[in-house]
Amino acid sequence: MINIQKFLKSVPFAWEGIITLFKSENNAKIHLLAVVVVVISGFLIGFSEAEWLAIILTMSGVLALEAVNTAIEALVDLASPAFHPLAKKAKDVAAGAVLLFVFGALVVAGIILWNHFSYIISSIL
Ligand SMILES: Nc1ncnc2c1ncn2[C@@H]1O[C@H](COP(=O)(O)OP(=O)(O)OP(=O)(O)O)[C@@H](O)[C@H]1O
Repeated sequence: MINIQKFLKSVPFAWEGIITLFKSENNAKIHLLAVVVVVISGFLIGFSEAEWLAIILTMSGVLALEAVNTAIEALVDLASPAFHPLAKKAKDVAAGAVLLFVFGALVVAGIILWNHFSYIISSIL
């Protein structure tokens, strides 16, 4: 049986997690700034519907992975405050997951921006 009340009760906690992420994590602030810049560029350049879909999916993916990485960091710090090779592995691999997705997001944004700028340049020349 689906419990809607339980779901609705969990939403404020999830929102609290999002606020904590952007208040405490420097990388999350940088990613949020990048999202704001891309969204403003999108309105100025005039992204197509398909481009917005790709951008929204990749940007939300980066932010969501950053949130998972922050949660893993907190758990590792709780479980292993002292140095441990497995703690290092967990933190480094979680950070690597964010980096992998950021590379993908940069390629997506690069292709979209290149298409628009090459069109603008070719229409000027
Ligand atoms: N308990 C630990 N045991 C082993 N290595 C650790 C441990 N804590 C951190 N490290 C290593 O140091 C690196 C940096 O960790 P640190 O905690 O300073 O920053 P972070 O976890 O990346 O998070 P933050 O965003 O808060 O800076 C990790 O990626 C990992 O390689």
